Amino acid sequence: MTDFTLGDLERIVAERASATDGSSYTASLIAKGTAKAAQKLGEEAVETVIAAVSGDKDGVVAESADLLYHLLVVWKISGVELSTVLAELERRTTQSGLEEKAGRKTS
Ligand SMILES: N=c1c2ncn([C@@H]3O[C@H](COP(=O)(O)OP(=O)(O)OP(=O)(O)O)[C@@H](O)[C@H]3O)c2ncn1[C@@H]1O[C@H](COP(=O)(O)O)[C@@H](O)[C@H]1O
Repeated sequence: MTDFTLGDLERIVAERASATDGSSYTASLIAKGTAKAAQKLGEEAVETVIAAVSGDKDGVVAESADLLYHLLVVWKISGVELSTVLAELERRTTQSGLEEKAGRKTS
């Protein structure tokens, strides 16, 4: 169990994005531009899929960590915040709840 959250990682990515001393992978990836960061995100997604299909549970954990990190880098480049994505997920939960109730009423 850990207290570490995606919000913590979002803050770290934001801090490291502005590093200029060459010490940050995050800063160097962002400097390469949106297409490179998005390509990395796609690669990590595929590697997660391969690990899952292979039944490699440890691989799914490792590749998922890479996937989430690269997703947060793409969000940073795109100006998207975790809170906005969570709000969209919450909206869908509420929406599906309403649709479910509407479905019950008509049946
Ligand atoms: N979670 C991660 C994380 N996951 C993966 N990676 C890096 O992602 C890179 C992926 O390696 P690859 O061989 O797939 O790709 P590559 O070396 O970029 O080669 P190319 O594909 O570009 O040719 C590795 O260098 C990993 O270190 C990460 N780098 C950073 N973080 C987090 O970001 C924080 C800040 O890191 P820095 O920006 O380096 O200070 C760290 O403390 C971590 O919390």
